[in-house]
Amino acid sequence: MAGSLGRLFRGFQSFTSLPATRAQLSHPPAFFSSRTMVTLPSFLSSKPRDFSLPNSSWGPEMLRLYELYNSQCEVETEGGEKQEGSWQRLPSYNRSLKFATGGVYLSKIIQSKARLFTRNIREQGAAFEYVLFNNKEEQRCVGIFQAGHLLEGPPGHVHGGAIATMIDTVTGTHATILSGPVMTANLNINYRSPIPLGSTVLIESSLDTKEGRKTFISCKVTSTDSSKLHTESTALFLSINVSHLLRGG
Ligand SMILES: CCCCC/C=C\C/C=C\C/C=C\C/C=C\CCCC(=O)SCCNC(=O)CCNC(=O)[C@H](O)C(C)(C)COP(=O)(O)OP(=O)(O)OC[C@H]1O[C@@H](n2cnc3c(N)ncnc32)[C@H](O)[C@@H]1OP(=O)(O)O
Repeated sequence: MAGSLGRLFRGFQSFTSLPATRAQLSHPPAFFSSRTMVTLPSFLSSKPRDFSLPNSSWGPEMLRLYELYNSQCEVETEGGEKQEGSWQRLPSYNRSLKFATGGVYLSKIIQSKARLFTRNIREQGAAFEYVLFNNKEEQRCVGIFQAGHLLEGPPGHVHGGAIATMIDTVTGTHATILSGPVMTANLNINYRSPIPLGSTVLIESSLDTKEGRKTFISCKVTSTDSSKLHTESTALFLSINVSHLLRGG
């Protein structure tokens, strides 16, 4: 099973090198044959829902930024040909592993019910609405995040834990793209100004350095015009062998 998880991560990494047109498909390509040990994760099985596509809860600012980055995923050459742009939209599904046969760590029941933390609320717009774009060349990843009413901390503003979750999600995804399977070892956050509930913010992740198993990343959360700094963060991700997770850490 560890081998299958490793392939899953490699699949995730190779997905980011697919042409933008394919990255925008609502049915992403399957990376593995049906003979792999695990049943394919939902994002590779039939009819997965891609949670990073616009829905009716997205406000004008969320949509504007989505269009801004999405329009840079594919560019037209002077000859009228379409080619891969500088950004790639990363699809997002609500399960990382659908089911694992012979899993030694989690029971099958738990695994079959497991959902990604940020994607487990049915009501659109109620909690984490976000989409991630990756720029491979610049080693940058951007999250566009609209914070729903269930994320309240201080009155009318977003809970610090929800902000930390989004920073971990953007930087963790970025580190996975850069380094393969990783876990967050350290996350430092300075909260500079509160984020109003319902607003849309930009979460920008950039690679600081890679040293052996360590991937150091910096992250900033700002207003969408970048004029207001909400949060600053640094994170350390350690590359892991996926068997680390199967042993229970
Ligand atoms: C997830 C699995 C499966 C499938 C997924 C499928 C698809 C995925 C696709 C995309 C995923 C993308 C994004 C995911 C979205 C969100 C991300 C969420 C991420 C998380 O939410 S993840 C949960 C929270 N996370 C933990 O639950 C970690 C608990 N923890 C441990 O599991 C260990 O602690 C570990 C592995 C971190 C290290 O353990 P270890 O034994 O491998 O390494 P060791 O301790 O030997 O350290 C080696 C060197 O790192 C230095 N070092 C270690 N820790 C340090 C620290 N904190 N600060 C500074 N330096 C540190 C040492 O000082 C030494 O340095 P030196 O070598 O220089 O001496």
